[in-house]
Amino acid sequence: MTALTLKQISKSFHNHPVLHQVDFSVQPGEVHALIGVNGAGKSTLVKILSGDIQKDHGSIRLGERDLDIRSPMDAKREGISIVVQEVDTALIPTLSVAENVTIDECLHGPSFFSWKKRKQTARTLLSEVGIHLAVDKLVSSCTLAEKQMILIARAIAGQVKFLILDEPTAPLSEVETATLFQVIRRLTDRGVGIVYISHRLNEIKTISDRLTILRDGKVITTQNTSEMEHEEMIRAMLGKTFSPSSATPHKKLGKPLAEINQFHVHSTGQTLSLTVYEGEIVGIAGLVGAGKTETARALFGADPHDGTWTIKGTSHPIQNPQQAIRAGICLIPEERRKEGVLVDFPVVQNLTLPSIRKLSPKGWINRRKEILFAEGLIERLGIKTPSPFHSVRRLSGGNQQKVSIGKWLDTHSHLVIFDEPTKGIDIGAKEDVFQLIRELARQGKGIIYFTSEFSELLTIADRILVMDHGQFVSEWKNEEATMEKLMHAATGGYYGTSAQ
Ligand SMILES: Nc1ncnc2c1ncn2[C@@H]1O[C@H](COP(=O)(O)OP(=O)(O)OP(=O)(O)O)[C@@H](O)[C@H]1O
Repeated sequence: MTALTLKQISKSFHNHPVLHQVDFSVQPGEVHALIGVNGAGKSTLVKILSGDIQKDHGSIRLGERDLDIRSPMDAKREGISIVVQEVDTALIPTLSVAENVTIDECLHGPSFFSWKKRKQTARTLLSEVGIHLAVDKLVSSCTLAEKQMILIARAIAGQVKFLILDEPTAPLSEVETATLFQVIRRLTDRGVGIVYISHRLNEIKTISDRLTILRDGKVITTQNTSEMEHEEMIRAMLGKTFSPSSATPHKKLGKPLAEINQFHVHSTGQTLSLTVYEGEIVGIAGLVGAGKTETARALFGADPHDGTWTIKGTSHPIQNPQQAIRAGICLIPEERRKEGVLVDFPVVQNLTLPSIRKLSPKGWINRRKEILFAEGLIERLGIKTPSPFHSVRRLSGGNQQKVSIGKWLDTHSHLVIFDEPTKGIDIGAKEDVFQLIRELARQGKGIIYFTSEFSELLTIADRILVMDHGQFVSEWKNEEATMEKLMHAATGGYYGTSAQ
């Protein structure tokens, strides 16, 4: 069994260097974590390895043999598979789960294959990754977590020797993450080498044997994970010390701001009532599949529902997102790349779109004002972009996310709904997002914060509701809530029982 080694890899995009002489290697049977802040160059490095991007300089070797990887097929032939961050673009939504899982066999395998056998292969691969899905189901109707598992099942098909996982747990809950870790351990026992990218340092500590830290496209260090403490990792990633904010202190809330009463969400079949107060951050915790995204979309008028919002005492029937925005409600969606940004438009237009009326009161757009406005947001959010005119597609995943959040910050909204706002963003940016949410609350806006990252709610929310099967099953004030209580409620009591 031989190691996969990258030596002196350099890469520039449009004369903008993003990787500088990077050395990186992964041994068979090890989990090697690759960490760094948004835009550090992690995805670029692994995409070079998987043949999605061409390196400018350097070499890739398998043992003593030089590899010439010019396409994903070249990488596959060498047993290198990747599960990319952009889950949606990697799947074909109009095909079934079985077709997506076995797509490589379909495209590159024998011209005749049995449909029955293909479905069986898909079932076996899916059960290997710990998920039981109807294989005839269309991928378009799968949740983000299911799509992630489909991609992992596809990646482990065939003779995989090295598997690259680029933020695999971003759409997964704690429970699903634990299942994924079991899969990873089974693979490493078989001798598969794993390159693991994540912003969640707890995961890195749990699952990886070694880690490499990238900063501004350069390797800062490669070490055994057990020899590095969290604080040291963060310092190396950021290049400075970092002090996380403590839990939200108890604060006095304003008047009732936004209210739903007997609001029926068609997709979950549940009926909800909720009042959000001025300046309040209401956290809604739920595992993947608990109905959070479906509820968030219905509350924003994007999905069918019966019921109205009462905002500042006025009733608003909201049949579509446009009416929601007019009523002062905005949603920062979970699937940001698909729904939250216009990827082929520049950063400036993405950031100014919701504020366009404010920026063009006389009906024509003042470009100077527009750019200044965008530059202000770029600075406040620390968006890493060479210029405001750079297209969003060319930003790193985390920076795309910041654009999707940033565009709502200076709008005249009353209620801001966040669906998994910190997914895929680094620890420094997460802190920036918390500060921005607190700033919105200080301005008197109401916040609804849906997440499967329960610990975040203990830091940011004033009140925490737990959602299961689309229903609110428990509610606590921040100071009464604990991780155990939240997990117990979210798993229908399972977590507490199994933990005993
Ligand atoms: N196709 C592209 N064209 C131009 N620039 C790009 C392209 N892809 C990536 N970049 C730039 O390369 C840099 C590194 O991006 P990369 O996606 O590798 O970072 P990352 O460490 O994976 O970040 P994240 O944690 O946000 O996913 C970023 O500044 C990004 O804007």
